Amino acid sequence: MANSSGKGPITHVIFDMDGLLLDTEKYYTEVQEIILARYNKPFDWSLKAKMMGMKAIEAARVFVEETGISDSLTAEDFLVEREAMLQNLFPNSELMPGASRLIKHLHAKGIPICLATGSHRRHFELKTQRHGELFLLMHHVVLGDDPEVKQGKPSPDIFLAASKRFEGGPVDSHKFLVFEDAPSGVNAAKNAGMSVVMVPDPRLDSSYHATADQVLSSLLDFNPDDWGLPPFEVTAS
Ligand SMILES: O=P(O)(O)OC[C@H](O)CO
Ligand SMILES: [Mg+2]
Repeated sequence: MANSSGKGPITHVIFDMDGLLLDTEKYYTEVQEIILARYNKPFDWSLKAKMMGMKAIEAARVFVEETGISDSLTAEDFLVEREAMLQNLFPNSELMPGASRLIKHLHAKGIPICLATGSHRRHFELKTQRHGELFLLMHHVVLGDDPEVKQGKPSPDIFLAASKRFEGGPVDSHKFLVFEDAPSGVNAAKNAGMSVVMVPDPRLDSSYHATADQVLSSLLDFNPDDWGLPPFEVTAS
């Protein structure tokens, strides 16, 4: 049943990972600042906005081309250099505020949930190694190196692949709610015909908010009833 705001009915939920469930975007920012400093260039949020959410090689191409360093550093060499730093940082990954509460709530209420991340398998394992129990609540996980994900976000490939793998087979796109932090991810969800709640970093230019169906400062602010989803239990104070 749709709620009073006309959104929904939502029956299935897809979560992005980096920057949405896990506070990992800061690691990408940190190492990219270090690499660009060598070329006396700053890494700013206009470039960050174009890269975040993408598959690694796609983001790498944007990085070397947009910064004008592609004659000195190839996208492939950038990835090798970035990787050496990232693999030491990812095992420290922490959950974003409200992520655990929302995943546990939807799972407990029997709402089918899954993960759709541009991260490839090795990075997924490093980032989630401290959060295994929580990620096991996902019905399935679709990663950036999945054979069915031909193109990364903003292509709808990853969300369409995710929508086919629930019990009972494919589900209509309009029954999905996607949670995303990145402009490319919001566009991918809309390209898949899905509704999307955006939880952007406050440093992201607000012009990127317009495509999302709802924009929140934090997952803690999500109200399931806005989407016809089961409400959080009221806890006695
Ligand atoms: O935001 P995600 O989870 O799709 O991850 C994408 C990249 O790995 C990081 O921007
Ligand atoms: Mg993300």
